[in-house]
Amino acid sequence: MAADLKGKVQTVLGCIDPSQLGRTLTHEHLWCDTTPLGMPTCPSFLPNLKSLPFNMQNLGFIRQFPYSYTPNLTLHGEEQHVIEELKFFKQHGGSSMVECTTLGISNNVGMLKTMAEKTGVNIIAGAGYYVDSSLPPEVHGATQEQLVSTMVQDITQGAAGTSIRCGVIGEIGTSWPITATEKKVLQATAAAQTQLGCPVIIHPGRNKEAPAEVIRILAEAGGDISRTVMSHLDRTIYDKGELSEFAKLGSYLEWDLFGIEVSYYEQVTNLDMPSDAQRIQMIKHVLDNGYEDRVVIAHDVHTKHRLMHYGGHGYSHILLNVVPMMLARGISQDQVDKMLIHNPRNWLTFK
Ligand SMILES: CCC(=O)NCCS(=O)(=O)O
Repeated sequence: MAADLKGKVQTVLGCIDPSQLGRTLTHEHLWCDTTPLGMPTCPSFLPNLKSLPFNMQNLGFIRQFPYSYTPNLTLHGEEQHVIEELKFFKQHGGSSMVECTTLGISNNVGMLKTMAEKTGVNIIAGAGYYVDSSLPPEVHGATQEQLVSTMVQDITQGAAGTSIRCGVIGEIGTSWPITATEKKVLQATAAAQTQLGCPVIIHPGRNKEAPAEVIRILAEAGGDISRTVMSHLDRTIYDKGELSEFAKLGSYLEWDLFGIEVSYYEQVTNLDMPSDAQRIQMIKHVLDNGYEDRVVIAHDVHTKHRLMHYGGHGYSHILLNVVPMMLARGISQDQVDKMLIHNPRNWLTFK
């Protein structure tokens, strides 16, 4: 355990008392590039999206096929717009964000520090590794001990040769089936978490068995499941019974694709992406079953078209639009505060 971190939350500007966090989105990206992941095969009727400008005329195509439009896949160069949106988030009662960009999709702690300084939003940066297909050869070739050492250094000394420290491990990327490199990274994550008492966040593969399999690997390697967030449950577990079974494993449960209101899911075309209303129904189900201390929420903004500048919902959609929907559907203010304030605070505090 890192003595100086115990009882604190570590932001890119240094440690803060957990009570300073306020309303916290637990899974966002402010600076990332998912181009290395490749693109899905898009329908033949589409115009050549690569050559189209990002304008109103093409916004319908881009919203329906966001991953087929290369310029949409990067937030690089958008820092001024992101900074404006962070200020807007703060004006509307937001306070903190976990920035989950890890190695493989262009993490940049220096940029996060600048954004935090210019906006006053607490930004907690993620250490670690994204999915196998995004990773450079040296990660595939590294030993588990080397990966542990790098993640521990990112949290205790500073990331990428800077003195800017990460405050969480993840999002740790996994595919389905989980690859050998991803299993090694998960085992290293559990070992680093044991040393540091730090929070962990996981990106599961797109299969309903994936979250439980990740938890099994982490638990076997000594990880603290009660301090681990399982992301993207929106597009991973669709059945309430299966969700109840997964909740019993003890991780935080995260719905983090709020704002995506297109049911066609380009990444897995035989799965329907739920609407915000359906996300709220699933959350209400777990709240009604006693898991109100386990739910966290976010938007996972990672493409241009979801920024307000490009006609998207932005980082304030949950505060402005989703919370009123939740309250109108029988979720209490106390439960909303748990999802946005108390649960993120408990998760992010080093033990
Ligand atoms: C880098 C952000 C990301 O990949 N988010 C997950 C999207 S999805 O797998 O839920 O479609």
